[in-house]
Amino acid sequence: MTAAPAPASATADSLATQKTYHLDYADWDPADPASASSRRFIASLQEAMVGHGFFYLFNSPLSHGPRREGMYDVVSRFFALPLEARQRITIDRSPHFRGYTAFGDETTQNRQDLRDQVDFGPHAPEPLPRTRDEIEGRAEKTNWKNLIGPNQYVPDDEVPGFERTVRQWFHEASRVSEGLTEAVECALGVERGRLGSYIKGKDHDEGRYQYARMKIIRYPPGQQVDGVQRDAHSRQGVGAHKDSGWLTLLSTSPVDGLEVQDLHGRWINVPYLAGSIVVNFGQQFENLSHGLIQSATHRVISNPSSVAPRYSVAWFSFPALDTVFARPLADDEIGDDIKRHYERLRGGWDVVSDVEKGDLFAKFGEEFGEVAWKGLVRSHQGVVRRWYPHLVVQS
Ligand SMILES: O=C(O)CCC(=O)C(=O)O
Ligand SMILES: [Fe+2]
Repeated sequence: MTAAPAPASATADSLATQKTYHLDYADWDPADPASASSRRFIASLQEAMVGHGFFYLFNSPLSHGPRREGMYDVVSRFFALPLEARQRITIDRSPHFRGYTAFGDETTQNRQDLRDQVDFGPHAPEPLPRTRDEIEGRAEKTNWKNLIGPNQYVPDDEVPGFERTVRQWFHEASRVSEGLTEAVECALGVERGRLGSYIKGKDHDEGRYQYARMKIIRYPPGQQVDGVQRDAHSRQGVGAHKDSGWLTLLSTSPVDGLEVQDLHGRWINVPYLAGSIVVNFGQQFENLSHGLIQSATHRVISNPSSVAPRYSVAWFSFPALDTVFARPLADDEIGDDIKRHYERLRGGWDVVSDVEKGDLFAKFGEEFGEVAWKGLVRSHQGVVRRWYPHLVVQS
């Protein structure tokens, strides 16, 4: 592979002005993929898949209306709570990596992220029963079973509707992710259900290992946040990364900061557009499709002198934890249509990215839970020290 050719012109530096990346979810009808509007949706999706791998989705149930307003009401009330109340649901209390991470406690590419957030997973009232060897860390290959367990919520008298709003968002987002996965199957030209089976998992009747994560996030302005001095030389809200999973559905407040790397490695803005969410492909799509589908490198710039905090709600679907990718999609499983898009846009050269290729690819033949586990262990060393001291990395 050679390097990318020089861009034809200094194109717009914002995804908002690139209409190819504006998709209308109302166009997509999984029951009638051959209709004119479904075909229009699939054609745009194909462009986004082989292009930036990042697109605006209008008219999804998360894009606008009372659900979005209710969520941002909960988000702003939660982050307005005193630190002590937020800390009552600290992620360090949860062996399942669920809960609040304070400002500056998370890292990306070994650098502090200037944000605070709450992590959630699928609702599960109880942790999974595990064997003694699993609990004591001798059964290394099943560490990922620890990812299943209860969430932590603040009570309704502190933030009215906190748990209900998060659970409803989770439910709607799962449906959108399933609908989009069906659209990706059409866009790739693979058999219906071929990719959906990965998110259902082997144990699909019970759905015990189906998996997704959600975060409510704040990027606060100011030199001091919750008594923590901000690194004056850093603007890293979250550092350059590719999401590790399947599909990310990202809702943001109107404050700027999100950026995506285009195919030539230039950073472009992804401002909030009313009535939309942003969707991007996780690394497992890139993995399965041999790089045909682009998992976009993105980051958030945090501005210390911004007048308002930036909020976002990120929902990440994953293959089920017990999913095993036997092999990448074979060339003859993939349709000609998407290959033509690929040749035209990217044929013969490598995408430029600040993230190492294959950073969090699931290994073929291994359960997906292994990768999900690795990603969380890397970001949340506080949880590892408290619950899994035998895994602490000595530096
Ligand atoms: O907050 C955002 O807008 C993006 C967050 C993000 O990319 C992530 O947490 O993976
Ligand atoms: Fe991300």
